[in-house]
Amino acid sequence: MGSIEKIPETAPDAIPTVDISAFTDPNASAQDKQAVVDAVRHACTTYGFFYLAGHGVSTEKREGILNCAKKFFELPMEERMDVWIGKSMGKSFRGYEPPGIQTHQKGLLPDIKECFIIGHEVPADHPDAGTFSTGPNLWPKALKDEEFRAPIMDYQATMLDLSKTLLKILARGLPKAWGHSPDVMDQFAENDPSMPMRLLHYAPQEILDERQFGVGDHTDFGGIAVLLQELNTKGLEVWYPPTETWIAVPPKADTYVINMGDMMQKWTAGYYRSARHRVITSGTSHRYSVPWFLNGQLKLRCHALDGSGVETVVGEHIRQRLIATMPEAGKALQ
Ligand SMILES: O=C(O)CCC(=O)C(=O)O
Ligand SMILES: [Fe+2]
Repeated sequence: MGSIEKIPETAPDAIPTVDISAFTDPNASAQDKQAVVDAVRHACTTYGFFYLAGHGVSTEKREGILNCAKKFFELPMEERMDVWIGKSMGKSFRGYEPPGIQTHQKGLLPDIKECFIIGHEVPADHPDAGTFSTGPNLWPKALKDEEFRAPIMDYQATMLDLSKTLLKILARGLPKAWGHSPDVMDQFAENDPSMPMRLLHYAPQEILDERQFGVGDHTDFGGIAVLLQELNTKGLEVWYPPTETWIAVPPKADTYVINMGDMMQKWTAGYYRSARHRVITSGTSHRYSVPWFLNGQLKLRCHALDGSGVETVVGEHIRQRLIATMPEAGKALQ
C-alpha cells in the first residue's frame, strides 16, 4: 500500500451558514435538532465563526438597531462627548469611545472605529455599581427615549435570549467523553451577565495606510459575539489557520455572524475556537455594525470543561484583555 498523500488545503470561499430554527421548534424531530448541534459544533471547532440563520429576530428589530447607530454617530461631536466613556461611573465602561483608542497588535495604528457602548443596566445605588463593566448606561440628551434607549434595551433583551439558546446548542456539542449535562453552559448567562453591545461606525479613510484598520487583527474577549453588519458594506475578515489566509465575511441577508471569544475557548479547553478577525477600512464608504457580546457572569469561576482544572474568573479575564488593548483608556480600569 502506498502512503496517502496529503491534499493541499485551500481556504473555503466562505464560512458556513447554520439555520438553528429546528432547535427551537417544538415540532422538529430529535434528528433535526441534533443536526443543528452538529453543524454548530463543526463551525465552532473548525472556524470559530458562522453565519446564523433561523434566529427568529425580526427585520424591524435589526434595521432599528442599525438606525440607532446612525442616529448616534450623526450627533455633533460635542453631544457624543457629553456621554464620553470617561464620564461613566467608576470602571463601568459605558458610553462613547472616540476613534483611535484601541490598538490590538504592535506595529498597527489604533483602530479607526468609534463606538457607543451599552451594557446591562445597573442602577447607581447598586452595591456593585462602578465595579468593572457594571453600572448605569449613559444616554445622549439629544435622542428621545423611544427612538434610542427603548429600542436598544429591547434589542439587548432579545440578544440575551438568543445567546441562551446558543449556549444550549454549544453545550450539547461538547465531547461526550467530558460527561456534562446539556445545560452545563446556562450559568454563563444567568444572574445579570456582562453583555456589552457596541454601536460601531467606521468613517471612510482618505489616506489609506497598511497599518490602519477599522478594527485590527484581534480575538474577542468573552463567550459569544452576535454581530449584525449593515448590508452592502464590506470589510470583515476571519483568519483561517490551515491555509494561513484571511476569509471575507461579507454581510448576508437575514443572518448574524456568530463567533466564539477567548473566554469560550478557555472554558472549553480550546475545543471551540476564538478566531482572529479584523475589519479593513474603506477609502470611500461608511460602515455601521452592531456587535453584542455575551461576556458572561463576571463573578463566575469557569472551570475548564475538559476537567484539566484550569480556572478562570470571567470578569478578571475580560478586564485584563481590555486593559491590554487600551494603553491610555485602560488605565481607568486598573
Ligand atoms: O464591525 C464588525 O464587523 C466587527 C467588529 C469587531 O470585530 C469587534 O467589535 O470586536
Ligand atoms: Fe471582534
